[in-house]
Amino acid sequence: MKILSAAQTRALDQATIAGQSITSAQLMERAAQELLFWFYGHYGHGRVPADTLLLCGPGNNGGDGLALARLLHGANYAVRVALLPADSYSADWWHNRQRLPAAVPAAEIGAEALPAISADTVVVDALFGTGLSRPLAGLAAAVVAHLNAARARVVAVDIPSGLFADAPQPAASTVVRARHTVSSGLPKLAFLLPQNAEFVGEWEVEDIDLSPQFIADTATPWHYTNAAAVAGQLPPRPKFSHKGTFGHALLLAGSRGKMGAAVLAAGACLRSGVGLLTAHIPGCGYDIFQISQPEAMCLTDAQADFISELPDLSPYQAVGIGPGLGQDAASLAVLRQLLEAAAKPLEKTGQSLPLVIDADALNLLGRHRELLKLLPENTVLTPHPKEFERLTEPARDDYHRLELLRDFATRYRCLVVLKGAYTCLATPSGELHFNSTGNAGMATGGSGDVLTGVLLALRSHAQLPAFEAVRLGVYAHGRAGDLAAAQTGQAGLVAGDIVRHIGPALAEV
Ligand SMILES: NC(=O)C1=CN([C@@H]2O[C@H](COP(=O)(O)OP(=O)(O)OC[C@H]3O[C@@H](n4cnc5c(N)ncnc54)[C@H](OP(=O)(O)O)[C@@H]3O)[C@@H](O)[C@H]2O)[C@@H](O)CC1
Ligand SMILES: Nc1ncnc2c1ncn2[C@@H]1O[C@H](COP(=O)(O)OP(=O)(O)O)[C@@H](O)[C@H]1O
Ligand SMILES: [K+]
Repeated sequence: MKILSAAQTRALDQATIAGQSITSAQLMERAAQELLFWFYGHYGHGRVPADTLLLCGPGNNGGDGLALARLLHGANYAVRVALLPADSYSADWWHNRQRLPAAVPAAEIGAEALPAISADTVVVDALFGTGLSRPLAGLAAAVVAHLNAARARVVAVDIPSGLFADAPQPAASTVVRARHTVSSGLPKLAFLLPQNAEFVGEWEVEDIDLSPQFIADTATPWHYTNAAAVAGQLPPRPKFSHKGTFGHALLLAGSRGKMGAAVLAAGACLRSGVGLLTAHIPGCGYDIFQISQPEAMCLTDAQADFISELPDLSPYQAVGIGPGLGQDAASLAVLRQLLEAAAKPLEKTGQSLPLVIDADALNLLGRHRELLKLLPENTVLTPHPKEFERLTEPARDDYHRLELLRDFATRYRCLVVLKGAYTCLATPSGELHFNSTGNAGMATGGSGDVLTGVLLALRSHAQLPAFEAVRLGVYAHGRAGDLAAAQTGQAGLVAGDIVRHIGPALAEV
């Protein structure tokens, strides 16, 4: 699914109106209908809130609010409307103002006449949407501050008022803190950034049948990976396939005290359809590894506590390095040798050996940035924000971090998986794909090691192109976390639960 800018979103509305020969008021009615359905779904018939207040601004966001007020009134909700005064109002605002039944109390907001809001009021925030042109000030800022102070249940229409859809927020700007955001058409970039979580709350997108042609024709670097984006991408396992069909992966992982990382990554790799897996581990991990992962083969290093040797790479279709690796100088030398060896094109494919680089291998790269130029094309790097910072520089805010991410992926022609709640995959061509699956239960040690294993398996798969493999792996990893959390609860989830649910998650896609 594409994510469009605020300007593109307005053009999309216009294209929909022109292409479907409808009026803008009809499109607004669609949006209001979807909002009504959201209320039905959320509150159900018969248990409507005692008091619903609609705060309406002067543009089409306010028009949505006025249309929704009429529909909620028709559905027997007790509604009140508070109107933000302005010099001018949009045409569809007027249309819906005139259609508002006289029985609905509607009052103009003033500095001395702020609407009464209690913690039990359900407030629909329809002050400003994608037409926000500057930070809130004056009466608009006052009413939002009043709303936020009331700690009411706020449902934002399209986007919390005061929040820019696709650009950084000026410091100390006033923004509605919504509990829910119900958006029309496509998700907004702002919803996916950690810095906006306190404003956006739980968000969802309602389908209002916007022009698919316009969306297809509009270029954007931002994408949202939902189920449809990965459906059918895992190649089928042919009837006469054998273990050689699905690739032989090599995992370089583990050190004393961190063998669990190697075990988790190996388990995830095996559960993600790899044909064969060999792990190269330090000597101290032999018993641990062989007992916990009998399906994997195991090579032990000459060193007991960390990895100091690079095995012969000729048997393998992909290599993963990093989980639990430690940062010993000998392991750094192994990483360097691996990068040098992997750069040479493989006889079979003519391409360089696929690599997945994680955890301490990333930290080593960060400390020895001269190695970055050795990264073979389409190498997969899976940093969390701190690891990414070590590879680049501290980000000023989430937008700046996305810029750094794009620059890094294009400069080094690699696939960078910036992990988080909406893990962002950056491609060598500068696209950013935000993942839709996963939950806060996965914020637990070892979840990232599991992701490395999944990606290693999918990069070993000869029929999966690099980008598709990584996008699918990130999606399936999050989905496995969601399936696991449904059983364990988020607090009870451990990384091993994600491993156990990768099979079902991959089967779903
Ligand atoms: N197009 C369609 O058919 C559909 C659109 N839809 C809905 O429309 C919304 C977009 O509507 P919109 O473009 O009218 O902009 P909106 O967000 O209401 O604000 C613009 C008004 O606010 C004003 N203003 C801006 N910033 C301000 C500030 N800081 N402080 C004070 N004033 C400020 C601005 O004034 P100006 O910038 O010109 O001074 C203008 O008057 C979209 O989010 C969705 O909800 C859906 O119904 C689907 C169909
Ligand atoms: N709040 C969250 N929502 C969704 N996914 C999350 C959340 N927190 C963490 N994750 C996922 O869990 C994984 C954590 O990886 P990482 O930070 O490397 O952990 P570790 O180093 O302990 O293995 C990432 O894939 C990340 O996307
Ligand atoms: K709004």
